[in-house]
Amino acid sequence: MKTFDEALYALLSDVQVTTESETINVGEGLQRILAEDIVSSVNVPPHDNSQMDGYALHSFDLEHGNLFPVSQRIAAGEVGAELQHGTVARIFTGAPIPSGANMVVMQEDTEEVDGQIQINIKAQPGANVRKKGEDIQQGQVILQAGTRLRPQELGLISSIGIGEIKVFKPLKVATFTTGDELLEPGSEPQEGKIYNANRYTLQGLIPQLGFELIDLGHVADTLEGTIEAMKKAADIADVVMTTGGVSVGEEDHIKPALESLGELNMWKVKMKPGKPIAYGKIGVDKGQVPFIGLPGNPVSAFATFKLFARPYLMKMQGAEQIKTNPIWLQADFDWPKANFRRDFLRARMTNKRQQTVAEIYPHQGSGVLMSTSWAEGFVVIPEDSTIKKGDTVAFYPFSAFV
Ligand SMILES: Nc1nc2c(c(=O)[nH]1)N[C@H]1C(S)=C(S)[C@@H](COP(=O)(O)OP(=O)(O)OC[C@H]3O[C@@H](n4cnc5c(N)ncnc54)[C@H](O)[C@@H]3O)O[C@H]1N2
Ligand code: MOO
Repeated sequence: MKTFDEALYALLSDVQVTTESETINVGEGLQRILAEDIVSSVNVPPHDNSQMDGYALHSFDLEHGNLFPVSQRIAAGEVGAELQHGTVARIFTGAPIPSGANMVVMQEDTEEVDGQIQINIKAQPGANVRKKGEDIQQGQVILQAGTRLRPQELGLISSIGIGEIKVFKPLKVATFTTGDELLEPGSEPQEGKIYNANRYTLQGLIPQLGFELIDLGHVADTLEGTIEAMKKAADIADVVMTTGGVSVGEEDHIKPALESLGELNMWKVKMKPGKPIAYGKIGVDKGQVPFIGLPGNPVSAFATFKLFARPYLMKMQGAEQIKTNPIWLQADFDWPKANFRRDFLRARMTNKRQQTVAEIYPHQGSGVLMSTSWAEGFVVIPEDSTIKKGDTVAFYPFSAFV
């Protein structure tokens, strides 16, 4: 059985990064991944401009007097004339500094005296002037291919006047759930059956990352049914993902189905929850399609998606930054029993006497979905380790996996 780190490394080493790209409007770019570097053809700001509403003047004039006539008015969007010596220009935030001026005095530091402007501060060359190119310089690479676009990047790209960008086409991820015990929500309860939760967790997880979900629903728990669904999924998608049926029972058809259509490259990881996660390839006419079999236990499916499927898919989608960093917190719990598998406990951050501590959900079973809803992230307990209250633990917020 591989350790968590070995398994993640093996999985990420096997990724074939997508090459298919498309051109879209910047406004549609949220969560998409750049397929090109973005180079600025302009300076931002394009000209020296005022940081305040006030008066533009030359510091030399202010060294020799403090009462000046107003010779012009420059609003944002306008271009002023050259400033006459011994005068000030009325200026507004964002308006270009006229040539001949080298500072701006904000209006609160001035008074009107007999139709002229009295300046109540000392000369300060450069004061309240935003310099041309201080944000971005012409020719600068502002973002590199592989960057995942957040709202601030959409603004940044727009700030250099680019309206269309080349991004990778969203991966198509086909999913189905397995298990004869499953009922669809909205139907009447039945003896011996439970409701399908994983299908709907995946309906959130996959689009949340910007991928295209092809939901094939629920598949009858037979080897033939599983093979048929797997083949269909591989024909229409870039990645196939399932939950359930990866354990050792004779009712677990995922592995034999995968082996009959392609290959099983990895199975079982020393982690809890999520041990029986499976990875392999499905062979279809167009080539080999990666397959990720998440375990059926709902917490295990959620955790293995966040910890394995997400980085795999993000890398495949062309993202350069897929690593998540922990927050180091004090444990507000004891974990007295060491486990040879790495534990991913569902945890929350709480403030106690000006210290942020990690609290864990009292019931950590792989079927206890309440733990994932209560929690804000995972606390990681390393293999063969125990934890005492007050020890430092690594906390990975769920939000870091979005
Ligand atoms: N003899 C062994 N049995 C099990 C082992 C083992 O090593 N030896 N591993 C256990 C672990 S750990 C896990 S995790 C589970 C995973 O098993 P499967 O992936 O084969 O999942 P199923 O057996 O299909 O289901 C497990 C559990 O989860 C429920 N389930 C499944 N799908 C859904 C769904 N879509 N929505 C809600 N709940 C679902 C299912 O009813 C079962 O209770 O295997 C252990 N067994
Ligand atoms: O690996 Mo399983 O997820 O412990 O129940």
